[in-house]
Amino acid sequence: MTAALGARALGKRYGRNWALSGCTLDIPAGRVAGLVGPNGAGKSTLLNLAAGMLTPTTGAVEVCGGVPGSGPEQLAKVAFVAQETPVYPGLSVAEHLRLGARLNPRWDDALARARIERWGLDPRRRAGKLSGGQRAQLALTLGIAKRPELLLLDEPVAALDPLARREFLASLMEIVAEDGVSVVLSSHLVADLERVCDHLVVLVGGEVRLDGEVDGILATHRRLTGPRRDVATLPAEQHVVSASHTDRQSTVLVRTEAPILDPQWTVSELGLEDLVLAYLSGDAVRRPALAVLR
Ligand SMILES: Nc1ncnc2c1ncn2[C@@H]1O[C@H](COP(=O)(O)OP(=O)(O)OP(=O)(O)O)[C@@H](O)[C@H]1O
Repeated sequence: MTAALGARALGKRYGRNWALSGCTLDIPAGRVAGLVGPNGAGKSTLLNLAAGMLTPTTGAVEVCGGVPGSGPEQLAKVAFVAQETPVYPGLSVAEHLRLGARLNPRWDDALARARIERWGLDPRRRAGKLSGGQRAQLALTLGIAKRPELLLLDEPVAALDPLARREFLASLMEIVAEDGVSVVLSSHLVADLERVCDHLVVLVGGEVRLDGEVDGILATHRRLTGPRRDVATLPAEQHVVSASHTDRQSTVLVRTEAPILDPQWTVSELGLEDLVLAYLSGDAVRRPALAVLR
């Protein structure tokens, strides 16, 4: 099956700084993929490359089997809602929908109207007079009503209040279930991602630290607690993600396919949030031996 988003040794440099480097990943079609990473990790850069808004410095990126933004057919397949949720300030909400209908061959007007109504957006109101959250709702509506194969959302819920956030994520899930659309969304809110994503990509310092199905990620990570120990003595198949020590005790987060048989360890499962935080911590960043999970 064609990947919804695939990258091979993808890199983007601004001046001397690499915003993204050596990025190789595969997000299969039909998934809701979460893109997570600290500020400046390269999430927006990756999404802009996937949307065809930026061109790679090195490597290649592919979306829905084609080069991003490479022609009208390709453009119709992908919707991108950028982080600042750009809209036309001088146009009303209704005019945005009319523009959407004119520019997009698969435009779903009924869906667009239903969402505007559900969110209580006045069709006559100019977009420039909307609040930040309302503007995000309008931009998200335009993206969804385009009926794309792939929906790229850069921090879509950041400006929404908790109720609107929950409602938006629920409606996104409905659309995914009905339509089979692939979604890649970035967020700092791992709890939200945990609720909706079945695939996760962790970016740190412009590099992919983790790329895989959420179930597989959860199944292969364990927290080990036991008497203080040098992590260099752990078996080779236990990849250390992070470790912390007190005088007498060590807590180590490992990724491993194999069962953990050492009786000195108390082994526990961990939730996605703890796992992601361990990857984001400086400790994980400093470990060059850490292989990307695929
Ligand atoms: N137009 C630009 N010119 C120069 N540097 C840039 C530009 N855009 C991004 N960068 C740099 O590239 C790196 C990655 O930025 P990017 O916006 O992709 O990160 P991000 O993960 O989306 O961050 P955030 O969570 O803060 O939105 C950062 O170091 C940023 O300063």
